Amino acid sequence: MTKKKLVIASRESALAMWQARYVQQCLQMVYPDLCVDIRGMTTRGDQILHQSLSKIGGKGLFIKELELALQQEVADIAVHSLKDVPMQLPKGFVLAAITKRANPLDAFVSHQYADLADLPPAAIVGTSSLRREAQIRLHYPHLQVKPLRGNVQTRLDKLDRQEYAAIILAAAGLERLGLDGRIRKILPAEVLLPAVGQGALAIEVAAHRQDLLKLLQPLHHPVTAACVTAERSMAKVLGGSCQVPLAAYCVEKSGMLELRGLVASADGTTVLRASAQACLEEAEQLGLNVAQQLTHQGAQQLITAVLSER
Ligand SMILES: NCc1[nH]cc(CCC(=O)O)c1CC(=O)O
Repeated sequence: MTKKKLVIASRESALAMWQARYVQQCLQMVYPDLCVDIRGMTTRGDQILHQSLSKIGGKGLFIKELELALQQEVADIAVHSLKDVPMQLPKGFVLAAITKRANPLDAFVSHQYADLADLPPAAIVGTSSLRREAQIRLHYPHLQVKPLRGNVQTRLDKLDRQEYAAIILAAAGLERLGLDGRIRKILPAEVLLPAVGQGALAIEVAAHRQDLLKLLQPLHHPVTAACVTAERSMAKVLGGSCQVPLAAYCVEKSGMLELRGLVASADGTTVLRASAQACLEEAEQLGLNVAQQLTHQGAQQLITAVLSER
């Protein structure tokens, strides 16, 4: 009898490959007889590095090629950073499993300085995320924010070439790549509310592959799934994408979910915040609730204004 085989589609960046290997190892732990291969592929998002992501069309760019591989059955599953997965998946695809969340927070990385608060006036902070930019400008209006794109190592190289006094990266990405030694400070959610889904991995399959849902079940982490469901349902209502400064962070505490949401203007002068609690079973509703509060504060107008400026 031939061994059963499963193919993982992954982007080729070091972080994506680490994540694919992580899922490969988890699967092999649960199914020692399963043969799991990784198929690396380049996406349009990886190729276009000179323009800001929010201008070239956002998140979908990083996952389209992988979805094509699933559709053509060149691969069985695709592993993504959940943060890079659009709120609305294209028809015919589902997220079959969400893995246990790693560090969801952002990290401050700098040679000279230990914290955002230590940066002198006009110091240059690198990030291309509107969410990070707006919150930095809110708390530290004396700093300059300059675009910074590329994979994690490229961004660190640019910091090392002294193009920036500091940069902000997701803690999870640095930790996965063994680069946590570069973290000077984990930025608390009060200063920098993280991105929807940050720190969690999503395993995507073609919707007709029902067989895979059961296979992937052991990798699914229900508490993480409830948290990110709340975050994603909030973002979906608000039309969230990386084109608008939007943040959402949900934690579970003694069986209850607590969701905090934020929508801002790019310059950080207007920041709307809302929060609510619900039980795990009502994650979706919790997201709607927080989205509704933000809408009442004028989130839609803010988002429309941000989008029309671009
Ligand atoms: N935008 C790219 C991206 N997508 C996921 C991560 C980090 C890992 C994660 O959030 O799970 C990163 C790098 C970063 O933002 O620093």
